[in-house]
Amino acid sequence: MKKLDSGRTLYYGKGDVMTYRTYAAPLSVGAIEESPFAGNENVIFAHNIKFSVSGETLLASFTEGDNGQVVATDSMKNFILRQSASYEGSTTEGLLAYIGEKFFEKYEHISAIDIEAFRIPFGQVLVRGEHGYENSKLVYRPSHNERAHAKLELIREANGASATSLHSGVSDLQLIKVSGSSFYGFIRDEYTTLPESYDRPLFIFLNINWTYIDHSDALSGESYVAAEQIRDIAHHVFHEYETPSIQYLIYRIGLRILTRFPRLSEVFFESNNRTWETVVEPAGIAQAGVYTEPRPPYGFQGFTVTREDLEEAGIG
Ligand SMILES: O=c1[nH]c(=O)c2[nH]c(=O)[nH]c2[nH]1
Repeated sequence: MKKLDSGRTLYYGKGDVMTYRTYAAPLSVGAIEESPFAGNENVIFAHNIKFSVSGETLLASFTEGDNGQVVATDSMKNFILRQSASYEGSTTEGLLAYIGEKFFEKYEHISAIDIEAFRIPFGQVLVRGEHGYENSKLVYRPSHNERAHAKLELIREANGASATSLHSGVSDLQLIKVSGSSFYGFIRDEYTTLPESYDRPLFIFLNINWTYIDHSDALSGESYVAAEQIRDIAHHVFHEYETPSIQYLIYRIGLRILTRFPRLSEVFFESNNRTWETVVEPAGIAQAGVYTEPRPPYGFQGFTVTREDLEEAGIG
């Protein structure tokens, strides 16, 4: 959130700038044991971008209706789209940094920029080739599963743009584990109606955000942590652990992420509990049951896992 020297918040910008860039540079990442993901050909490198600016010189546009220093948000949209064509890198974070730096170069009275993007994922389709089924390099389909996210806050400094904050993430990861999760031992008092559960079908929605110790590691190359790898770690940890709660599950996912990626300083989770409501209780493990959508309201958790946690857990 951008503030002027006076402490006043001031910003304006454009949201939902849908940017479908084709044939960006391919991304290649170092392998980890929980993920087969090795990179992305980036044939479709598409993002929904939100961009806003701040600066002392913009104050008069609010207080006096003087548009003399206003870059129209329509022009911002055009700027983002045009600059996306000349970006030579392969990551969402790199694209955001590129657009932000170019904007500072062009408009010298702008002193701060917030820029964020959700990647719009497109998956490959299988077609029959000479050696059996293979990925088409021409036909893609949008995916409605989780998507990568990044947010960068830049300020102008004497020698150029400086990143005051950079967060990378994966949003809207939705996972259901049909057996191997429990929830019991919580406070039972006059307000408690929830029965203890020793095996529940645990459905979670997850947003996972991570920060790098050194921002430059997020921009490209072998040091990059891909959202697909974080997703695959979450899959593995959920699969491996008998979880007594979502709280404990996200802590364990966080420890695993920081173990795999020493370049990250911390991981932040937002989770939702979307556990199905039981209609027909199964007779035992791996037996038929019937469930329906949970009734509102829903539960949620927020938690940061740091490298200190890793040391305390004796892993770091
Ligand atoms: O994993 C859970 N954590 C909770 O804190 C909670 N509370 C609740 O009603 N169900 C659950 N599940």
